Amino acid sequence: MKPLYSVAQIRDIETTALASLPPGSLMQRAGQSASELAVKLVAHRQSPQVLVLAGPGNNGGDALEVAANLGQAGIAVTVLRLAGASTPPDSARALLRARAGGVRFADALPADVDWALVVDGLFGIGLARALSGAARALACAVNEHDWPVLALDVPSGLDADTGALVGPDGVAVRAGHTITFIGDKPGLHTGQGRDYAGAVTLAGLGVELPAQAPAEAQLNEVALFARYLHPRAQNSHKGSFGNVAVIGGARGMLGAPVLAARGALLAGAGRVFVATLDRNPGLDMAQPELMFRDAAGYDPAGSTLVIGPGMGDSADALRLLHRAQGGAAPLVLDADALNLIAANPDLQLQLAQRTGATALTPHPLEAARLLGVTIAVIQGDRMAAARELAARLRCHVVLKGAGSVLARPDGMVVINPTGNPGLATAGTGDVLAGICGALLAQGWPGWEALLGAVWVHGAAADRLVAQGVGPIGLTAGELPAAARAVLNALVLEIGG
Ligand SMILES: NC(=O)C1=CN([C@@H]2O[C@H](COP(=O)(O)OP(=O)(O)OC[C@H]3O[C@@H](n4cnc5c(N)ncnc54)[C@H](OP(=O)(O)O)[C@@H]3O)[C@@H](O)[C@H]2O)[C@@H](O)CC1
Ligand SMILES: [K+]
Repeated sequence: MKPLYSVAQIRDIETTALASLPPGSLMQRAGQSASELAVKLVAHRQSPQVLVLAGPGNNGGDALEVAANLGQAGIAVTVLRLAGASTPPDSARALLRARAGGVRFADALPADVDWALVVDGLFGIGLARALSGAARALACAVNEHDWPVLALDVPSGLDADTGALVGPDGVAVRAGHTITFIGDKPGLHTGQGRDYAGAVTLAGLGVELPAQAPAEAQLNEVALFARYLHPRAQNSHKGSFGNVAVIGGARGMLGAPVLAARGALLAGAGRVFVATLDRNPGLDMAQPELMFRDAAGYDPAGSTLVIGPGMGDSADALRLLHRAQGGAAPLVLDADALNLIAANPDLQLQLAQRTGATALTPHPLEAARLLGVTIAVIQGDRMAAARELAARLRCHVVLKGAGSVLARPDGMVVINPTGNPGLATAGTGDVLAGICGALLAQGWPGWEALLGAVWVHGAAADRLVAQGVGPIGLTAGELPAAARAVLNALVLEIGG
């Protein structure tokens, strides 16, 4: 398990640990781990010069420990310190250490130095408000250059709980690496967190994490759904892998259900139907295995349903959605289905009363409509939004976007680490809905199907980017084949 702890939880864990340790030892361990990483990050540079930004609190103390260690190692270090009204005792000790070593202190950002590394120790989990004044100016100056940045604990200015920048007009230090202490934090992995934290390294500092108390969230990983990745039995037939019916495709929107259907087919569904509201095209020449039907009068009995891609908001769409929700078949609700649900309290009530597996796959705008709030509110706390949706509608939810957030009605939250900006293009959400439908049709339980689909979908995009296909110009139509490759590789690795 890869647990993610809230700031409040980290504070509790820290308090317990500090009670049994000599003063300053956690900060020294943090400084030790961070300086080891810093040394690796500058190892390729001749005579590297390192800039250490040290804030007024204990995050600044960590930074001063790093400065002292690097100075002792013979690396040229300059410290720029933003002192506060008072300095906490551990940081005061670290300041003495840094002053005693070969570390230079500057009053302002030295001009014309090409820093091999900037260590950001302005603020960590004690950030209480938006960066302003000198801290804001420093963050902006660092972001304007392409110096490598190592953030200590959390990039300064980022909310470690939510992954949002603190303040309405927030600024944060943009790091390529973040070394985070004691436990990993959700805000480093979702929303703005992925861009600002970069690659995250966890330094546990030898602190024991609570075995019983649940973490705030966890990172998605193959282990969470590995037991459903089995090799196929020789004695199988197409009926062994279930049917998926994709319902959608109003006028001009036929591509959306076709993409979902291709996603479902290449993620292993035995048979895939596409029931369209507009003129039935009869055939997908590129994927002739798909079977087309007219949505009006189509009976999807025996199929897992994916409903919503390109479906529009007509009376027919509403009727089809009402019927789909009324059945017991596993259901993936996407796109226009979500907009219809947002506008119809009856559909919301019907959804909350369903017994079959139900997955909701909103992007932030759809989630905002469902909760009756703005996108800014959703993005301001993505975990809270996903949790609220799952609880209200009693379904499994994935709030899409950088660091997709999956939530269950019981409050469990998982953040997905796979995927990249190549997915920020039309139709990729349809493919995700199709993959999820395929896993449900193959008998995966609802929660694991959503975990698996989101992980595989992101990994498919990562695979394409590694091959030079994207992120620029990656298309949704390229994802199903990549998802197929990812799934088969996983089955070979785990289940084979
Ligand atoms: N305790 C331990 O043993 C360990 C702690 N560890 C490290 O400590 C970090 C937490 O330390 P922390 O609690 O001192 O908070 P920190 O992030 O330094 O900021 C607080 C200071 O900043 C100030 N301030 C806040 N916002 C501001 C703003 N916008 N603009 C200006 N000022 C602002 C605030 O002042 P105030 O709000 O009172 O004005 C206060 O002075 C944690 O992330 C980890 O790195 C590790 O070494 C492991 C062991
Ligand atoms: K920091």
